[in-house]
This record gives sequence, structure tokens and C-alpha cells, in this order.
Amino acid sequence: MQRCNAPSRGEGRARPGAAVPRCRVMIRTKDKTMKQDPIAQIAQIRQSHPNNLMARHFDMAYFRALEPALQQRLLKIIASGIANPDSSMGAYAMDAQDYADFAPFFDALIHDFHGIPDDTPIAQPHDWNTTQAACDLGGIDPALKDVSMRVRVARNAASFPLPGAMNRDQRVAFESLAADAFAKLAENPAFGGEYLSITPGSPHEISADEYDRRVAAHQMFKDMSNDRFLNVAGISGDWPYGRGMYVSEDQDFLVWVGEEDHLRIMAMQKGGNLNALFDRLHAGLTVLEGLLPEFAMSGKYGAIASCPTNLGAGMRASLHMKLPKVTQGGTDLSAITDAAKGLGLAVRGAGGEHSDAGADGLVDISPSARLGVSEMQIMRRLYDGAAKLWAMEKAA
Ligand SMILES: Nc1ncnc2c1ncn2[C@@H]1O[C@H](COP(=O)(O)OP(=O)(O)OP(=O)(O)O)[C@@H](O)[C@H]1O
Repeated sequence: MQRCNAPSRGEGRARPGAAVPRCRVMIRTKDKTMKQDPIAQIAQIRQSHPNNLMARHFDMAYFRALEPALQQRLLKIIASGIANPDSSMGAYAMDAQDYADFAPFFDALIHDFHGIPDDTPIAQPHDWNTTQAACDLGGIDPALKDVSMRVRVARNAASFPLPGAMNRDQRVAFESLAADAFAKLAENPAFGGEYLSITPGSPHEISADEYDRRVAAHQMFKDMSNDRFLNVAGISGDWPYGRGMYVSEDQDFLVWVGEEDHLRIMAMQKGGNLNALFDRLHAGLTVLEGLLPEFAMSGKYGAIASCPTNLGAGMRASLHMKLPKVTQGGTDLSAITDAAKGLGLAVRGAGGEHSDAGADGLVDISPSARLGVSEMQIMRRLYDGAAKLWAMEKAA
């Protein structure tokens, strides 16, 4: 799955630590004045980067018809896609309300990215009933009992701006609310654990070494402060204030605070039993919903997220699978990527987005679609696709 800041297919890949390009659009975002006509830039990007969905669908007539205040809001939404022509999406919502206020703009991108035909209304079903199908990969091959599974959902509080538009006080205030909720969650026998903060001076602050250890363990999110896409969008602003992670004692239920969305709520387990994994996430999510301010949800768009790629179920369900033969020892992902695409799956390196495959052919596979598909459809797609990719590996 490509998120907003993923480079478009076939174009250069962003890497953590990559140089942050200078913005060259004439809009005011915080204290920066950017220097070129954004409309002219979008026209150029449409030619040079046809996979930038923001540029592909930006309707000049629609933009010109907006009042100046709305134009400024829309320019902030698309600033990252202009400054980074190699964006695959190129737009981040700054507020839950943006999806309604700029529906003609967002809906064109959403139909395109999520593969929803233009004449089909956007709508999000929800279904967490895992008893409908047994999806245990260990039943296909005992070798798959070892796979690492992760499923996460994005959630944002309705009462705060989305991360791109938050100031430092708001980030810290949201983290404080979340820490209070986690203190209650810690008392729940099924989800007891601790909150670890990277906000300087937080009562829950962890050391830099502990943070690095958690990142290396695939639990904590990476430093976003050098991410050129998130920087322009304002999402990585005030780093590391307002950021942290809750982790259950058994390390299989985690909640990120202050990454690309207010919350990323996830279950992580080894073993191949997707039903158990999804049940764990659903149970934790249900408890958290009772402890936190109301989440921004929409019948049309599902879970509201900063990036339109994450709308809908807001879910990315992934498996870390070793596929050494079909990836030529991790050196060539082209065959597996093509096969996975036909199965509705995306492939990325096991270190997270923008990473390469491991030498042992360890890759991350996950269903691409999130909007218009229910949680259970995502689970089935992952199971069916993984079974087919595993059959390819065995036959190779
Ligand atoms: N199945 C998995 N098993 C173990 N770790 C995983 C698994 N899937 C993802 N991870 C780890 O989770 C972390 C976050 O990964 P990544 O950024 O790709 O995912 P994400 O949170 O779903 O975000 P996005 O799709 O927006 O990039 C990384 O450390 C990655 O290695």
C-alpha cells in the first residue's frame, strides 16, 4: 500500500534522511512564503509526474471558483504534493471537515486510488465478525506458523485538527488525553501495559536508546523529522512533542500516538492465525473507543485519516513472509510485486515503507484496498493472497 508520501510507481523512492526540497509555491504555510504560482506548478507536475494523483485530478476551474479562504485551505492540503512531485497521492487533509468541504477534489482522488468506479458512490462497510471464515495460514503449511502478523487501524479524534494542522500545544494536549486513557487501559487485565513517550519532559519519557530499541523491534514508529513529504504537510511538525506508544505487557497490542494520524492502533502476533489477530485488535479498539474522545468517522469515508489512502477501514493488515526464491534472495521484487498486484496486495520491504527486502527474501505483503472493503474482506484478501504467493514460492 502506498501512502501519501510514497513515491509514485517507477519514480524515485524517498528515504528517511533524504534532503528536504525547498518549497516553491506561492502560499503561506506557517512562516514560509513559497515563491511560484502553484497552479502553474501543478500543470507542470501533471506532465512530468502523471502518477501524482493530486496533480492528475486537480481541477483548475473548481479551484478558481472557491472563495480565497477556501483556496488557501486547499493549497495547504496539496502543498506536499506540489513540493514533492513524486508523491503518489500528493494531498493530506488538515481537518476531518476537509473531506466534506472539498469533496469534489478529494472524491476524484479517492475513486482513482481506491479503484472505485466514478459512477459508484463512495461508502464504507464495517464487519469484524471473524467467525465467518477460518483464516489460519498454519493450516496451509506448517512453515507458515512462523509468520509475523500485524494489523493496524488509523483513528483521529473529532475534536482536534488532523496532525498536519496541529500546533505543539495541541499535540501535547492530545497526548495527555491519550495517556490518561492508557492509564485506565493499563488496569484492564487483557490489555495491561505501559505508555512510553518521546515528548521531552513527559512523565512517561523514555531514553533515546529505548526508543531506538523499540523502532528496531518494529514496535515504534521512525523519526519523522527528516521526511520531506510529512515536513511540508506539517504532519512531522514539533517533533518529537506529542509522540509516544502504548504497549501491552505481552507486546501484542500497541497504539502509536502522533504519527501520521492521531492514533494508529494495532495488534502484532506470530503464528499465522489471522482470526486471532483481528479479534485482538477489535477487542482493544472497542475498549479504547470507550476511553478516548470520539473518533472522526463518516458513513461515506469510514475512518477519517490524514491521507486519503488510509480512509475507509483505515486498516493495513500485513504479513512478514520469507519468499527467498521468488524474490531472488531479496534482490528482485518485480515478479512478486506483479503477482501480488493481481491479488490485490502490495509488497514492501520488511523494514516498513521505503525499505528493501531482507537477504532472506523477507517481504511485507498487505491488501491495497481500504475504502469500500470491510475489515473481514481485508482479512480474507490477505489470507487468500498469501496462500497463492506461498504456492508460487514452493513451485519456484
Ligand atoms: N507483519 C509485520 N510483522 C512485524 N512487523 C511489521 C509487520 N508489518 C509491519 N511491521 C513493522 O511495522 C512498522 C511500521 O511499518 P509501516 O510504516 O510499513 O506501516 P504502517 O504503520 O502500516 O504505515 P503506512 O502504511 O502508513 O506506511 C515497521 O517497523 C514494520 O517493519
